[in-house]
Amino acid sequence: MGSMQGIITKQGNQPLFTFGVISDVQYADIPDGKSFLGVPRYYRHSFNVLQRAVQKWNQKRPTFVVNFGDVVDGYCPKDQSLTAVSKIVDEFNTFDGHVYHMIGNHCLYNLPREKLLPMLKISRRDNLAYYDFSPVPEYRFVVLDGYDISAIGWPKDHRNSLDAINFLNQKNPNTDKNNPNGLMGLEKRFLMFNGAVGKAQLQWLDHVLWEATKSNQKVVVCCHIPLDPVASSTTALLWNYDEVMSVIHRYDCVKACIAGHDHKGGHSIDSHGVHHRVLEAALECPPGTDAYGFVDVFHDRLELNGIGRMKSTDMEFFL
Ligand SMILES: Nc1ccn([C@@H]2O[C@H](COP(=O)(O)O)[C@@H](O)[C@H]2O)c(=O)n1
Ligand SMILES: O=P(O)(O)OC[C@H](O)CO
Repeated sequence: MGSMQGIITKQGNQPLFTFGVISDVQYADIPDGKSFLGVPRYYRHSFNVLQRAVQKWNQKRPTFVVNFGDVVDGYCPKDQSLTAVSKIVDEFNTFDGHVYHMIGNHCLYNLPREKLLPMLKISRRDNLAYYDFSPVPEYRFVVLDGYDISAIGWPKDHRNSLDAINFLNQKNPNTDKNNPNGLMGLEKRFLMFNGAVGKAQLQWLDHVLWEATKSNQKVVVCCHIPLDPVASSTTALLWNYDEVMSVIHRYDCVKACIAGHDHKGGHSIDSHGVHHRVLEAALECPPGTDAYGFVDVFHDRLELNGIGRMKSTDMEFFL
């Protein structure tokens, strides 16, 4: 009986599916360096982290992988951008399954959208980079484009670029628009390395969540830029995280929002019971260490099994 119970419990603990995660590889063929605030960055070693991640994913065979953006670093010499992005994408392609990519600021420092998106197999009209997919009927994944309204990645005369520059000029008085000096509290997010989800994307999100609710689906929202001030440094937040969250909070279907960008990582549960998990960066792994993971998906929770510097997190659903 004891062993019967054991078997029953174990079967009940089988995930519906598992997906792999990694963020901020920020590869470049340049010597180790530091962030502006002095945190070490290992630009070449991050490729080894990705290699080990793919190796483990191929052993354990998650259903798919999500890459949370910033595949190459802004310091990558620009005549090497294409080679560096190709090298990373080729490595992801050795995973024996589908890899869902999203764009980050560092990707856009290297290549314009029209070059980058086909390489990342993000194919939408007008170089837009948001999409959704449903790996099983019970779940839907939404991938947001946090650099929809952005001063990076669009041609200089593009409406979204002009709107972003105008917005930054209003919100950030510093000459270096990445400098948060003088900004107070949540205003510190108004930096050029962040961006916003535009109006059309917000309407699309609302529609996807309405459909998911109608179909009784649970939703996981993925975005390079974090959406919750408790899970993330203020300087790394999406400009209009509040607008995005108010769309998300209209419905009960979103169970977790997962992001990258704020390299130290974080976790919070917001006022509506939505989990926010910011993933630790591959770039900041000292040689020989790792940061990637496997997320087991159940009816009532997500379990992130982190490898190395990526912390494990149980995300139980409230509703
Ligand atoms: N406190 C800060 C942080 C950053 N900056 C500016 O942002 C650029 C990128 O920062 P990283 O953390 O990615 O190195 C940096 O070069 C600075 O221009 C800042 O001014 N103050
Ligand atoms: O995208 P990065 O590497 O410039 O870093 C962004 C910071 O993590 C925001 O705090």
